[in-house]
Amino acid sequence: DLEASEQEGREYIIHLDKMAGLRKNRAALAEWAYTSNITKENEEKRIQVQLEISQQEKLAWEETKMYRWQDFQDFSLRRMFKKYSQLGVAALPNDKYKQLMFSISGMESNYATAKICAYKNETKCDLSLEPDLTEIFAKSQDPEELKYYWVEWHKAAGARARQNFTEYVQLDNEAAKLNNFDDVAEWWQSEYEVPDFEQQLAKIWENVKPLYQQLHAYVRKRLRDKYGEEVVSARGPIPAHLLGNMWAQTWNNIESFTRPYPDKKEVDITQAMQDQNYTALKMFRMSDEFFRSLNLTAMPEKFWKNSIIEKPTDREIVCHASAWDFYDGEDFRIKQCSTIDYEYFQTTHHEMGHVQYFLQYKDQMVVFRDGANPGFHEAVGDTIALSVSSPKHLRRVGLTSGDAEDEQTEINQLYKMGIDKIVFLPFAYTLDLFRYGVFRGATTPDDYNCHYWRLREELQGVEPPVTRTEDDFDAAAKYHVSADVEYARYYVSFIVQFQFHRALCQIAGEYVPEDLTKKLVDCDIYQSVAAGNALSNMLKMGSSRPWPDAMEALTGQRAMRADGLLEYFRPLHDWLQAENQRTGEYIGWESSKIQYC
Ligand SMILES: C=C(C[SeH])C(=O)N1CCC[C@H]1C(=O)O
Ligand SMILES: [Zn+2]
Repeated sequence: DLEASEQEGREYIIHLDKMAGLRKNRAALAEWAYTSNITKENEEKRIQVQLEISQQEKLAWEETKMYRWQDFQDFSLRRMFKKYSQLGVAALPNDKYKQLMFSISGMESNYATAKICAYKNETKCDLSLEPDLTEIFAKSQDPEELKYYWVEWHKAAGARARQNFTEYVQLDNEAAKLNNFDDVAEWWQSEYEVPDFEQQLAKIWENVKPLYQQLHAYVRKRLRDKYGEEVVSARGPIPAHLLGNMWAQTWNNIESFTRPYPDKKEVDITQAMQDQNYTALKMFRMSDEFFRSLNLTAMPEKFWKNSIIEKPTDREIVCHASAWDFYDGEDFRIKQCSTIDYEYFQTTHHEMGHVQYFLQYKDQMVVFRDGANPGFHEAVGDTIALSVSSPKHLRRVGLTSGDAEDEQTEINQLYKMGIDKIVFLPFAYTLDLFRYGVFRGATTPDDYNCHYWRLREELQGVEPPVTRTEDDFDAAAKYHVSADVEYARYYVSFIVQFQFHRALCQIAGEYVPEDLTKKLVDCDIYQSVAAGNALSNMLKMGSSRPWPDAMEALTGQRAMRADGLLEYFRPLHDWLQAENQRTGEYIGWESSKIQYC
């Protein structure tokens, strides 16, 4: 009868979940071994382990299918069975599974090991993306030098991945169909458990676009003032290589010469960090201390022993920052190639946020040790970083001597946050709208680059520095495309982190609407145990409940909405509108004169 089979089901799933934990631990160790020492041998080992594990998962899946779990009374038990009844890429036959793993691994290792020759010095050809090209893009103000490195990187990391990517799309779509999805786009979106996910993304963009267009217009004017009309037009898209970042995804590196009130004191965190002899370890210690100040969990001993926080000199590794859960309740790691600057100070908090989430849900069933949705996992660290980057906190830790909080300083501060957070949204939106089209077959290999740049121009208002053709494949020059990492999670994160931040600031008594001494932009939840406990209550849930339940636990809202972000940036929006009116800057952009289709 149903009662007995539900009890049997419970015993079965508890055992299955334990086995799954051991499999995930083994898979993580093999992947760590490869990505922290990229060799052919470690790649073979990793793929061999992945293949063995996929076969074990297939056997377990056959057994799970035998339970009539849809009729079970217990919500959590039904939810666990539902998650285990989706096999994933392991549904592919062995030979195709291996081929898929090799095509992804080929793209990822090409990206991680790509070397570029130096500008005007073709004999020096050992420049990596991190730290070399990243530093050049942060500091150079020579359009020709930036153009050279932009083209070389997109050739080495983008064009070279085209073949592997085409194969990966084909095989990953086959796996999607074996999991009863039409394509990978539908599979990725199913992670958000709402029927209208893509419409929600579009709605949010509609709400944020006016603010973005104002910021885009203002920045284009400041860049035109600096580089001249020949380099930056008055009404066209902004050339992508002039925005301080290889992908133009955040523009924080051009703050120094574009900020609204240049005569206000320069808030150069990077310089202050270097003057104070910051080390990678100090950044991690400070981040850990912030989380502990909220009564959250300290990083365990193994974390400090096993993490890689600086680029090794004796081997090739995947430098792109990552946080790792080894699913044994005690082994958690971060791997990143830290440099001492504001950007990596932020990234450290971002990655520590992932580990804090791991720690908060480590006593959940293995199958629920995940973010409420992928965007939540990306939002934890960034939410803390919103407090850390407040003038109040930077003064507290001695990174700025800070100006009096006058209106101009506040606009400079909001501008600094805006060229990081607002400009990121159309970039993130583009990356997965592009891949949705690829997985659905609306974009074929003959159109990859044309469709990618059409979206970049339409949504982000940027253009490539030079003509592009289908010999290029610029999308893969971004880590997540070469590493098969879904990107809408960051779009969601950059929206919900402002909903989380606003809620935490109110709980901490740091933000009181209408109280000008308790503004959102000045909020720092540091040492607020009340805020920490509220955050912990949400994080502990992992993926055991649909994410609207988790969001409601912290914010009282059940939907992701742009109102948190728009409220935070309201003063900046008003200032930009007035400023663009004053200068008569054209809002928006006409079509690009660069040929890319
Ligand atoms: C830091 C990570 C690792 Se999850 C990352 O990939 N991020 C963090 C912000 C956006 C995105 C990127 O770098 O493109
Ligand atoms: Zn992340």
